[in-house]
Amino acid sequence: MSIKISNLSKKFGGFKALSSVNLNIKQGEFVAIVGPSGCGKTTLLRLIAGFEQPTTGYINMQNKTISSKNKLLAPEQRNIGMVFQNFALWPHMSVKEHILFSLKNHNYTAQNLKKNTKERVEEILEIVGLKNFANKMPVELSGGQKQRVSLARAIAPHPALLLMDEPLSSLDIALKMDMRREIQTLHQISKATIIYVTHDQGIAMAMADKIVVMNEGKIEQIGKPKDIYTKPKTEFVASFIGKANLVPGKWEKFNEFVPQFASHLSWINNDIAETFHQNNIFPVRPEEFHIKNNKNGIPAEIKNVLYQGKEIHYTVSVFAKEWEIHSNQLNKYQIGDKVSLHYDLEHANIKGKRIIL
Ligand SMILES: Nc1ncnc2c1ncn2[C@@H]1O[C@H](COP(=O)(O)OP(=O)(O)OP(=O)(O)O)[C@@H](O)[C@H]1O
Repeated sequence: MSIKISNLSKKFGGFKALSSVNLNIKQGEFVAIVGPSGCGKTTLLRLIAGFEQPTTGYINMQNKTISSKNKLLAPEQRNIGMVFQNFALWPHMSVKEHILFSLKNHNYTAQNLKKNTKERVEEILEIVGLKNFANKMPVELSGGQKQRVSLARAIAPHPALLLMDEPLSSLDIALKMDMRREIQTLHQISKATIIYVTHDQGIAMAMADKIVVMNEGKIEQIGKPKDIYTKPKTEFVASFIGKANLVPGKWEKFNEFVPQFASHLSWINNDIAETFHQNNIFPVRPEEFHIKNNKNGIPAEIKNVLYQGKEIHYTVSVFAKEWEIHSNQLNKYQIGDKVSLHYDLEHANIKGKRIIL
């Protein structure tokens, strides 16, 4: 299913939860919507589902307007499946009955699935790993199992659009990885369009064709995961996705940046968005900084050390600001160590000579 969202806004009383959202989603695309709590992700999803009506703008599905100020097609009239954060299971139905109910009552279930409900229920139970729980009631299930029932119910009728709101949030890490693979496989097999709301940027990066980054009811950036990560367009996107450190300084000619705390250095990067040039900021990813014992880089002090197995995460303070650095260097620094920070693509001018560090 293809979707076009145009100039969409939503007000709750005097509060504007969404402002002028524009988004095009192609048939079969996997789109992740990420952003901090309260930025409007769920509101956008509820508008797409048909639970809320827009204040301005419209939503088209397959080139037909299904939501606007004057029109609202009911959720059951849209060919969608939904997985909610809070599962929304029916307490009086077993696992199997949830799947069956959805197969029988979804307006768009294909005839071949309706005719063979028994096989379809078995198939879905297998996919979500609940074969041994078919006759259990919701009260007898763990949070993760309930979430899988919610997923099973949504995918059983094979909807053209799957809306998922934090569908993996209550699973443990191993199950999360399993279900992540299942959803990816499901996406490949079903060719359904998926809109997936999450706080978890790791999941968004790994699964989505396209990421939509939201902040305060607006879209900050839309792009492929790699582009969002390597070419953030705003300071918000740089800090939210991949926790970039926003280094102040001065952009000189030829895309050279001189950091404020080490004016003998210059960093060259042709791929930094215009906003950063205008604001004289250079975003440096935690893994792009290297900590050294010399005095040639940006002076810093180690404030915190977190061992993460093959990486060490340092918090360092630089002239009262705190930055994050991820290092796989073997030499470990201790809290209180005075160190020097270097960026990947760095040159230094020492006594008029330009050297590469
Ligand atoms: N029915 C409502 N009435 C009034 N305000 C609402 C309503 N629904 C949402 N809001 C407000 O709109 C804003 C966006 O909420 P929304 O649930 O879309 O955020 P979110 O990005 O999904 O957050 P989270 O990640 O915490 O679930 C919030 O400030 C919320 O309080």
